[in-house]
Amino acid sequence: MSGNTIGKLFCVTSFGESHGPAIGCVVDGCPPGMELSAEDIQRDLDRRKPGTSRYVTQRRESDTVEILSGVFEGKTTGTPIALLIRNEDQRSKDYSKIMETFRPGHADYVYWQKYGIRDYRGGGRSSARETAVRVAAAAIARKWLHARYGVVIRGFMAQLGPVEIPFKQWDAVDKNPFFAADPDLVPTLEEFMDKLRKSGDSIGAKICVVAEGVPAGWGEPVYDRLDAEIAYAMMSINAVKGVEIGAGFAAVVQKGTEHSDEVTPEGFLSNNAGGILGGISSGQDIVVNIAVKPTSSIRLGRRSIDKTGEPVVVETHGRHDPCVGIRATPIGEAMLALVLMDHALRHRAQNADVVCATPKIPAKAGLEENLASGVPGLQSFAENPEPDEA
Ligand SMILES: C=C(O[C@@H]1CC(C(=O)O)=C[C@@H](OP(=O)(O)O)[C@H]1O)C(=O)O
Repeated sequence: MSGNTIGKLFCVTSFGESHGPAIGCVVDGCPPGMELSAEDIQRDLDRRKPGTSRYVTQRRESDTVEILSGVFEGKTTGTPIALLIRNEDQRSKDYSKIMETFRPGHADYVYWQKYGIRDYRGGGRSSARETAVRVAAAAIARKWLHARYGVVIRGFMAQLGPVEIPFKQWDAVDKNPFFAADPDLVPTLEEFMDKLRKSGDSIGAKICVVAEGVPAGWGEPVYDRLDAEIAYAMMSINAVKGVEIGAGFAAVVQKGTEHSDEVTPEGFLSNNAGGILGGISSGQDIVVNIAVKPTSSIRLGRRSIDKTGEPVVVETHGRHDPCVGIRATPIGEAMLALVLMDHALRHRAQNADVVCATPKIPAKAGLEENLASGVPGLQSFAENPEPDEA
């Protein structure tokens, strides 16, 4: 395997380059019989696609998905589902200047060292454009997880550069280009981004992704722990430099009496664990934060070298996101969905017959209050929607 496939039972293999004819993926292992249409997938793709506000890349891609296989008479057949998204707005001449040089902070240099050949147009395979196919594949996972278990996966931008964006309400998230959960902060974010764009620089961001309704028991005990695989999946997103589960690095200064989540018959009293204990889901919300680095393609001159090793100053012109984090919320949600889907199937395969006499600890209400008050321990905030089937 050469790093283009994720998952053991729900496997996604992605292909394509930013300026090639198309990008796509093959999703293998989806259970048969689930209704699936292109619209189910398009909804999620539309949340990630470029060109939707002045704060993101101006490349115009409709990101229209075509389902090429694995669906018959509107239902999944259990055979591989091939998804295709044609590239429509490549402007490769923007990249002629970096053909012979390496953008500082970009994958240009390491691709060249590793492969000895590089599709420099739009970053080729290293382009964040590839994340569209993850979102497409994950739309299938999200639909199945919701129908079968009532799992809901949502995310929001928790910080844009120095501006912290405390959680206020889910309703706000899809009503602004930042995926901010506090509508009152949107003007501040707009002002920050307008200034940044004028300066020609870029900025990082923090994204929080939450899965509600995950039953206790998904995950594995050692290397394939659920949190390990979530971290692996999140780190595979272009530009992600850090992952925290639950309290994350805040655990460093906590005492055991603060960190360990006490349990009552009514539910957990906090969620510092981020919904995962010993690598296995506890039934609480799974809470993941990711740090997204600032875009490396900026128009301000930066020192680098050319292919001969001579010093150069690289300026990157063209269409770039001044903050890749702005479009990262649907991508983080997608990666969480892919991991959960894989573990749901793996759990079924080994443990479907397990009967445990101890009642499941309920996931208590309180996510919104906990997020709003900045407490890292989060509880389920909404009643899980009724699953379609038991
Ligand atoms: C096209 C997308 O993002 C692209 C990601 C990207 C990069 O280097 O990662 C560079 C830009 O590509 P181009 O120069 O061809 O416009 C972005 O627009 C997308 O997300 O769909």
